[in-house]
Amino acid sequence: MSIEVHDIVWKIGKKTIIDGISFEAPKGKMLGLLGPNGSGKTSLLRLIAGLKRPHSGKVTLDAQDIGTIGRRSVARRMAFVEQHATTNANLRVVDVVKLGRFPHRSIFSGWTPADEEAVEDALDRAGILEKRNDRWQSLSGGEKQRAHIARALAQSPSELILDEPTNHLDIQHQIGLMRLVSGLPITSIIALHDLNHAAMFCDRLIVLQKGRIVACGAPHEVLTEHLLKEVFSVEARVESSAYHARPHIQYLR
Ligand SMILES: Nc1ncnc2c1ncn2[C@@H]1O[C@H](COP(=O)(O)OP(=O)(O)OP(=O)(O)O)[C@@H](O)[C@H]1O
Repeated sequence: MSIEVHDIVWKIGKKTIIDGISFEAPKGKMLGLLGPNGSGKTSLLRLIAGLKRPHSGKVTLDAQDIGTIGRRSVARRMAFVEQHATTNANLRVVDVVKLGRFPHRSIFSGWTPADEEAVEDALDRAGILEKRNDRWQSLSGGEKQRAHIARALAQSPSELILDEPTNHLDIQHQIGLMRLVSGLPITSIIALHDLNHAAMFCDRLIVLQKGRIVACGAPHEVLTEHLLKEVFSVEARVESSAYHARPHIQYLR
């Protein structure tokens, strides 16, 4: 296992936001993190990425407490695309993506062909190659989101954490991103609101409610009509898709 979460608790003031969560992210697989607004997905991802420290419990990377690993060492292996990632400087897209190589470089090493290849490959995979020389401020919301994803890919991570990475993307790029991440040979944890996309592409799912895990397992084990009603407060019918054999949710009007 690369990422393990051991009984973590995180509070803001007296309010418990993450309430005793434990799980293992299967190595090389895509783990979907689901839950209603405010259930704690973003908070949990920030704890996993080491940007916040739990009040109790720990997050480990290959059995080492992430709190004891330096930021640069973590960044050499883990990339995090935040939900409201911002880039203020008026850089070109390619310069933003190049920032992803920073953890791999030392003050002595120049820009190498390997760095160049990683950046070009990331721009291509994220579907933003044709915008490589555009100014950051000229991009649309979805293009900025794809450029942030390119920066994360340029980091050549073995663990990729994504917080609602498809929320600004058109349907072609939503499906493209899900296909891309599920096809990468790395461990990924991805917070999503689209339950059908989660069912189609994720290997395993975790559902949060009020800071606790209320379901985890393979998509067909987790996405039941009962759970959709109890956790998401929607009436729905769940069938096995004739096209991809994963659960397909039809919401009732
Ligand atoms: N800085 C903060 N101050 C106060 N409360 C906060 C803060 N950050 C998060 N919370 C609270 O923590 C809870 C979990 O928030 P979080 O953003 O982790 O949920 P989420 O599942 O990612 O939600 P969404 O689906 O809306 O993005 C919410 O009740 C939120 O109001």
